[in-house]
Amino acid sequence: MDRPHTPILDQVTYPSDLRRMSDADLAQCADELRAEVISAVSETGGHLGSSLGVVELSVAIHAVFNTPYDKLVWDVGHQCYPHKVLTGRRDRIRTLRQKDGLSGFTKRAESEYDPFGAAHSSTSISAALGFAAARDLGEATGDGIAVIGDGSISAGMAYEALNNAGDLGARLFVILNDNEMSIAPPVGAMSTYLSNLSSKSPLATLKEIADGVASHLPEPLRHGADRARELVTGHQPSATLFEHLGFTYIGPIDGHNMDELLTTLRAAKARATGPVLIHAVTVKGKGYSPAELSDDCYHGVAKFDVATGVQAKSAPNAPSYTGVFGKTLLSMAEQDNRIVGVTAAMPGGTGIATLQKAMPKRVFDVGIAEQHAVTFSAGMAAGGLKPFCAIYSSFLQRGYDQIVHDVALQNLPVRFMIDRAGLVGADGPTHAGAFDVSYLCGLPNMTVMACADEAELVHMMATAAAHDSGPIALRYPRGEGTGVEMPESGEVLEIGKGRIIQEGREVALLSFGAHLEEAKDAATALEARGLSVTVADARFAKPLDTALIDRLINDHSVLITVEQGAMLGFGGMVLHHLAASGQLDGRCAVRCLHLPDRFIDQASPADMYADAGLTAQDIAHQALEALGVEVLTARA
Ligand SMILES: Cc1ncc(C[n+]2csc(CCOP(=O)(O)OP(=O)(O)O)c2C)c(N)n1
Ligand SMILES: CC(=O)[C@@H](O)[C@H](O)COP(=O)(O)O
Ligand SMILES: [Mg+2]
Repeated sequence: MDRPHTPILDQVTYPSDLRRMSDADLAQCADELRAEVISAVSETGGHLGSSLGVVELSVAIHAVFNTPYDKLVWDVGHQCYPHKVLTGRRDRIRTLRQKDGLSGFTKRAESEYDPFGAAHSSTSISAALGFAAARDLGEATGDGIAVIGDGSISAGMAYEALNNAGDLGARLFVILNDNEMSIAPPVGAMSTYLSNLSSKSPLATLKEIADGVASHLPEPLRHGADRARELVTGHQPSATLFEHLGFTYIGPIDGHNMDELLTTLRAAKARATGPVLIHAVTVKGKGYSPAELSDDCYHGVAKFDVATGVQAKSAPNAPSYTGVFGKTLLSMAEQDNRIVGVTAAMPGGTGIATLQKAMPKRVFDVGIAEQHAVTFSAGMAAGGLKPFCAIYSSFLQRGYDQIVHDVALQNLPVRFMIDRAGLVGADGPTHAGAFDVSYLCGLPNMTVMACADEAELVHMMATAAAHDSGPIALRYPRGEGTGVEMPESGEVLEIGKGRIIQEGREVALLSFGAHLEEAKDAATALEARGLSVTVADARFAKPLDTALIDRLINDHSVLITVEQGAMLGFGGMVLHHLAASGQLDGRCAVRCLHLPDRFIDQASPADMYADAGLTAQDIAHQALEALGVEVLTARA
């Protein structure tokens, strides 16, 4: 009878505890760690599939390398839950992605074992090389180790780093975590290359062929076959792409076989004098059948029942902006064959999958390559198509120069569909769509819209489709709409024109985007104090509806603008107009409400907006303060 297992994971607080263990105990530790991650994420939700894919890797890397002196950099960092359990954060792992809890990604401020933060992909090799360069110039730091996925290594930035690392020749460890999945199934020639590389080592394949042929030949010919086999098996496999770039390539190895991992990492650590790429083949969702069997390997899950894998998802109160976008894009594409969709490895998240399923030839998934996605869209626009380039606000930051240099400067009619605009909740500051209005409004030729609800989204998509005179951007938030009545189809809006929602006299609340509901609620609170309030929806940050703004500032004592974005966005545009036209003369008190000049940690979107001072009550208080009304009485 097997002796009852003594729990191993309970003996681990930090990686130094792992380094005292036998290889067998490390393997058991990994099994227990997997169970712990499944249990924790069933309570918190999060990126389960990726984390389960690196359980053995996390144990082996921390057991072999001297972290935190050696710098372990996780690419994206969404797979870091096992790493966090092993590095002194097991007691907080069930606070993951929650207000005042652990970040869902690696974060320098959280632990010395997180030497470099992440969340946007493909940065790990650059960062790890930076640590290696610091070491080689005498800084007190050890090896740089980057763990990067097959999806993330498809991004241009990863090649920039590989190219530089191969040239520098610094001792560096890149562990390619190849689970043949991105969020969706991986795309691109690189993915195909890696699949070939990871399926079998070329030598093994060739040897099998040679053996197979020789065994069927008559004796005299078999000698010739033996000679052929010598040639074949003696044949050096062609160098991999990574070796051509100056790396020592080791692999493919089984990323779940603890012995193989430990042997390989120990040997590489002992012998490496330059950059080494270790190709580990893993399974996304490994060890949890609901994840392994699901289409997306449980990439991002809600809380779930461990026994069944069933996720706790509440019924939506209204359609999601993403869902409305996907359906509307399909219906517009059915009417206009010049409409195409472009996504950077996020067909599901952006909703472009709806068009992709119906018209696969009209959708281009370029992989994690936002820079390419933008300029590719620009080329298609120049070629006469109507590209709807759908990229989350924070990820679009990756393609900013392409927006400036390839789109705006050439005035090409690319339609930027910017989802996850504003605060997104559990993904925290790295994924906050805070800056798109600020970074787009300064660009000549650019038109910038934000929809107040899902019906407005439909109208603004129709407006974008009709806008052939230059680039146009439409931003909308993560999650559900307001439940507003939906139009049969979109009507083309007049560019640069806002709309009055309700007329008043004393206070004007001018909303840009999906904070209109909060503005309406603030108006109700102000009316309860006997004030007369105008509420307007700007619809456009560029070009501004200056006639509307001039009217609001002339007819009211207070003008409050509100937006789900950082300073120098919509409010900045309004203040610039008022200052340039000499209207900031104090007759009307102007206050622009926006996200604060700091990053806001993860929480629910409502809690994050409260932290940002953007609730309906905050808006009302700002108006009262601007009127000189004692806010304390207002709170009573
Ligand atoms: C710049 C950027 N674009 C898109 C994303 C969204 N994203 C997060 S993880 C992921 C797929 C990563 O695939 P891979 O590197 O293979 O890791 P795995 O999830 O398979 O472990 C994507 C597209 C991102 N985090 N950063
Ligand atoms: C890790 C990553 O960057 C993505 O998985 C992101 O978390 C998706 O965000 P949504 O959940 O808003 O689609
Ligand atoms: Mg992958």
